[in-house]
Amino acid sequence: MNDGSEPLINNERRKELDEFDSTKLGVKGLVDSGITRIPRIFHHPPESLRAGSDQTEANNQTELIPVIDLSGPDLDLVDRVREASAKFGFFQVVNHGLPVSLLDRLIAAVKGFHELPAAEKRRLYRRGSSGVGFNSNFDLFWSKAASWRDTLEIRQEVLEWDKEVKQLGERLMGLLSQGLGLSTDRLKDAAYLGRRTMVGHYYPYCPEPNKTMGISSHTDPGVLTVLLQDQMGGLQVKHQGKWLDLRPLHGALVVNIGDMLQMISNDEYTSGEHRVLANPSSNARTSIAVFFSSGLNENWYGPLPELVSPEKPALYRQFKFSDLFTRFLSKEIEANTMTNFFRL
Ligand SMILES: O=C(O)CCC(=O)C(=O)O
Ligand SMILES: [Fe+2]
Repeated sequence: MNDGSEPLINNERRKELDEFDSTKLGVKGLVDSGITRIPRIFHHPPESLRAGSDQTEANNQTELIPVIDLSGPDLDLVDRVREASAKFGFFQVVNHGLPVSLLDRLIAAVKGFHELPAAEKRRLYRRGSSGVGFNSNFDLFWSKAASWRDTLEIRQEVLEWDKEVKQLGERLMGLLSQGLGLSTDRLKDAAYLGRRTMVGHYYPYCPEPNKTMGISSHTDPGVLTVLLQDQMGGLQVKHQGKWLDLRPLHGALVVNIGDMLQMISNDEYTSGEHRVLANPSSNARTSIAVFFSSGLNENWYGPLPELVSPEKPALYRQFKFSDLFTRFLSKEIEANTMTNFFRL
């Protein structure tokens, strides 16, 4: 693969993308093959790299992004959640009701999946469809006879996590709703949290971390994201032009506001811009994100009428979730794609 410094012309790039995709082993496969330089298709433009125009704040500034103890009194919580969501669009929560042991097991399960032997993983590689594990005859090696059946398996950790994270998401929406002076259920009903998508990211060691990113700067398009990260670090949040580290805190969950909630709240809440640096460590980084969004494609959404007044007119036009989703699928991941598009 080309790793010079000239930009790749389109069909060359396409060929290298196909070549990479057909290995069916992802970037982990490249690392395992012992490469010391990353293929050109992974090179990001200078301005979007860690050493780009944006300043990265020193580590002692990380405390700026609030850690909120959800066992505290609801009145305080509403204030703290509102403040963090308005200012950063990001906060961490502890004492959130999800057992820390479940979080640890989930990280281990997702990491374990990404670290399956190459041959096994290659079989599971596919785009655009879900699934955590796939096998034929779980009892193949001890049943009297094998049966004519294949099975998709979603592991225990994932199921438990999904149930608990749904409850947490609804609780947070209640607090966010109260933070806007609305009834507990108003926001949840308006945004209709009908769709949850879970992703399990794996950021292996990168031999040239200054040339690429783990995930480039973006805002999440949906309503709300709950993220579980391991202890490796690398997630950064932008605030007033500076990148702040979102320092891992064992047992905590990261919460961030998505574009859709920024629009529904008429900019009372901010969808926080964030990125993950390419991992320079020999230990891989693992994270799990659950994106909450609307499940109702044909409903109209827009700033809630209660939040619109002559002093603060609607900042966004009405949109359908299907418009937002189509746009999301057709665009490169970037910051404020939706808010800029629907802004009046
Ligand atoms: O891995 C992370 O910490 C963040 C991932 C992320 O921002 C995303 O999937 O939208
Ligand atoms: Fe994100």
